[in-house]
This record gives sequence, structure tokens and C-alpha cells, in this order.
Amino acid sequence: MPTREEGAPGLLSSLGSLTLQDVLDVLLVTFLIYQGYLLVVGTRAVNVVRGILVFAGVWVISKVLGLATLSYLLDRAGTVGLFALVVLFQPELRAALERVGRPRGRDAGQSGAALQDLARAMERLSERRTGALIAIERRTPLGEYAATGVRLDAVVSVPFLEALFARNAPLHDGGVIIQESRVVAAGCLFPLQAADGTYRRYGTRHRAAIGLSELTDAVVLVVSEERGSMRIALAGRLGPHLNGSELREQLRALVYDRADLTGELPGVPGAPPPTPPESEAGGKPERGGA
Ligand SMILES: Nc1ncnc2c1ncn2[C@@H]1O[C@H](COP(=O)(O)OP(=O)(O)OP(=O)(O)O)[C@@H](O)[C@H]1O
Repeated sequence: MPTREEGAPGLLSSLGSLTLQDVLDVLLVTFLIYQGYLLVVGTRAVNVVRGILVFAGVWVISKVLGLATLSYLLDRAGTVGLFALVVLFQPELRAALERVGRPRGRDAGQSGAALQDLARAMERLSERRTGALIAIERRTPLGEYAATGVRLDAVVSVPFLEALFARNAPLHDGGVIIQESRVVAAGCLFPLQAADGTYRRYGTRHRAAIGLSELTDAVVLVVSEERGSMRIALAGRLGPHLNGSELREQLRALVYDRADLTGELPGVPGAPPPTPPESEAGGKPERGGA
């Protein structure tokens, strides 16, 4: 009966010739692939990555089967496609490179004090029933959405956020974007979640919050003008109404601790539980007559 060694001599001899550099090489590539995965998960780039994988699969098959014309076409398309991807994902690539050079640690992201101010501002807005929509950037760059509004560069503070959303204030319409403890844009247009889904009864402010959280990993806060409720939209779902301490706790876990970058709330299976429109006390009449 052949021993294991006799059965796989090639494998063992290659393992025997493994050097420290090889191991380091594999570890670094694995790390880079994982970082790339974290960068694209939950973003519009996921579909592009899927497309690239399909493309690569067809390319390998064409090579293996010796399909000369298809292989030639895919070779050419691959070169052009590479340039197209760089142009298309220029903001994401720039943000990824910035991230590499950014110092690590909690204070490199959102500061605890800024989150406290943000939560307090949400409470004040909620008490006064002033509608608000605030997106906090995590890994997915929100530059393209910031570009739809007015660029700012201001410290997060309670009076500033209250002033931004005050009725009749010039920038109260639309969403605010927060990046690394600074308000970087206001009056921004967020992508609306489709009006025919679970959240069809909600108005546009809430659907804009859900829509942005669906396309990015941002934590999106929304205060309802009608009900004064404070909610978090995450990973395409709208969480339940939160009180001040719940909001602080969730902000801390999601933004400050960066406990999870794939969109789930700690201790809550599968992101904030979707709140069906029916649970809205005094909810709005369904829009669009659906
Ligand atoms: N695509 C969008 N991006 C950002 N903000 C938006 C967008 N669409 C609407 N808004 C904001 O939502 C406001 C309208 O809110 P609407 O009453 O339709 O929504 P709602 O979800 O019912 O919120 P509320 O409970 O506060 O009334 C607009 O004045 C604007 O400030």
C-alpha cells in the first residue's frame, strides 16, 4: 500500500522547498485580497467585481479550449477595460490610497466627542421635529454624493447641525455628509430607494437614507419631521426608532469602534431589523397609490 509520501511526492517536495519569502508572499497577497474585499463589499463596485470575475472565467476557458478569436478579443478588451476601470473608480481608488497612508487607530476616524455632538444634535432636532438626514462615511467614499450638494469643511457641533437643518435655512433640504468628524457637504442628493419595496410607505427623506445605505456602507441617520423619530439606515434597511442613549450606543459601535464594516449592528442579527411601514404609529398614507 503506498504511503502518503509516495502518493504525493511532488506536493511534499514543493512544500519542502517553501521559503520564508513564499510564506510572506502568500500572506501579503491574502491580506491585500481581504482589504480589497472590505473595500468593495456593500458598494456599487461589488457588481463590477462580479462582472470582472465572469470576464476572467470566460477568458480562461477561451485560453484552455484554444479559442483563438475569442481569446484575442478578450485580450484586447481586457487592456481597454483596465483603463476604463481606473477612470470609473477614480474616487474609490484615491480614497483607498489615502486610507493606506492614514494613521491607524480610533482617532484617525471619527472622534468620540464629534459623535457625542452628533447624537445630541439629533436629539435636539428630534425634540423640535426638524427633519434631518445625515450620512457618516465609513469605508465607501461618499465624494460623488457630496458633489451634489454644497461643499463645506466644518467641525461637527450641535449648533451648526441645528442651524443647517433649521426650516428656511438655505441648506436644510437634502442630506449632510460627515467624513472623519467634519461636515464636508450639505444639501446633498442621496439615491432614493425604489418606491415599490418594503419601505414604499415612507417619504423621500427616509427612502433617501435607505437608498444611500443600500449602495454604500455609510451609517445614515434620519430624523422625521412628522414624527420626530430618530432612526439609522444601514445596509439597505431602516432600523427602529431610537432614543438618545440607544443612538449613542449604536453610533459608538458602528462608527467609533468600527466594530463591523460590513453593515451589521453588534448584537442584532443581520443589521438593524427592518421596520415595516405598518409599525409606524400614525404612519403616512402610502405614496403613489400602491
Ligand atoms: N434624494 C434625496 N436626497 C436627500 N434628501 C432628500 C431626497 N429626497 C428628499 N429629501 C429630503 O426629504 C425632504 C422631504 O421629506 P418627506 O416628507 O418626503 O420624507 P419623509 O421620509 O416622510 O420624512 P419626514 O418624516 O421628515 O416628513 C425634502 O425636503 C428633502 O430635504
